[in-house]
Amino acid sequence: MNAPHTPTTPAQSVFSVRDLWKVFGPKADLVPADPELAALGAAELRERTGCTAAVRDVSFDVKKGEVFVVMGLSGSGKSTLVRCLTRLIEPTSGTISIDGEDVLSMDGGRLRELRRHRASMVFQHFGLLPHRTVLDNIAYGLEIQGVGRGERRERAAEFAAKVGLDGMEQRRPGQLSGGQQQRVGLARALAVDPEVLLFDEPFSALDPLIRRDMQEEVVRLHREEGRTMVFITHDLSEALKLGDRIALMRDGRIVQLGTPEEIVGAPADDYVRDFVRDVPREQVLTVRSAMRPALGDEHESGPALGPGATVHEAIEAVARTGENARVVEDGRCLGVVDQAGLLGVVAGVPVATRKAVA
Ligand SMILES: Nc1ncnc2c1ncn2[C@@H]1O[C@H](COP(=O)(O)OP(=O)(O)OP(=O)(O)O)[C@@H](O)[C@H]1O
Repeated sequence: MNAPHTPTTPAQSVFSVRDLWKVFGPKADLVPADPELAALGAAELRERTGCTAAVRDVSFDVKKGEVFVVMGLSGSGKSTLVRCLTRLIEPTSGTISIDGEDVLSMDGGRLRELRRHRASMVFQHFGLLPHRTVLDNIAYGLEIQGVGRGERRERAAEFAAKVGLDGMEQRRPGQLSGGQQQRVGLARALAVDPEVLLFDEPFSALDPLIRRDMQEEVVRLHREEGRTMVFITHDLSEALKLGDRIALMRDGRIVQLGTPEEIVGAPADDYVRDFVRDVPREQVLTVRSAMRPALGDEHESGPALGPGATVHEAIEAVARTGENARVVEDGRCLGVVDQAGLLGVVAGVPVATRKAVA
């Protein structure tokens, strides 16, 4: 998410994934181990072996407190990858750890504990129990954990309020809109207080306005609680809005892993460039990408912006005042943004080829 959150230094990993493969099909485990098979494209691999490599040699860390978005087109391997994290799907090879603990060697009990307490999943189809009230649905995860009735109702009420369901506690899911049902699913996942929330395209079935509400809800919850989240989406604008970092997947591989600004400002290849072509760059890129050193007494005048301000905000400030804007951090002027720099960002002209303005 683009909003600031409590930094964790040094960056601590919650999930750590290395060389992960998930291959579906006969003798799947032979594929990652055989360099020739591992190098085959999807169609050839299927033809030669009958296998599909849904996740191919993927490595990444999910850091404590971040929103980590897994994005890609349909079939790129997002759901398979995220399901491997808690072994809802068994990986074919590679390693996964949570807080340093090896997930692949966990026994049944430990795995249940992982899924119930440490990494809960919020599904697109939220799996609400139709005959239970909103409150009892929210309390359900706590019930499974063995939390006593009084405490779980109290906690459920607290989370119902937190996600904006006050006054609806006694309704049944059938008496709620899609967005409200999704809030129940979210409250249920939050109530068990997991270390990580895993979202599998939770909002893709919602209409656009409700979807925006729910995205804002996630941003707010993240800002307030700083909870680690892994969020699957095939929607680029959702990824850019929510992600601190985005892993962009194609054919089972991560083709780029970076902040929204890195992905939009420095696409790793033509595929990514094409993917982000229509993004309004000025709303994603920050003034750092438009900045040049201050000359003469420029550091003394003009509107001041923080280094996290977007180019869009800088355009507003420059247009309003008619002056170049200063980028200021802790009272120090880091540089200046002028009209040419701002236009250069909007037009996608690389810094090196921009002409300075006198
Ligand atoms: N159980 C399975 N058996 C065989 N192939 C599978 C299985 N599950 C997924 N696949 C294949 O693995 C690839 C990745 O699927 P996955 O569902 O992870 O993609 P996705 O990016 O989440 O797609 P979507 O956005 O459509 O949900 C696809 O080619 C899919 O057909």
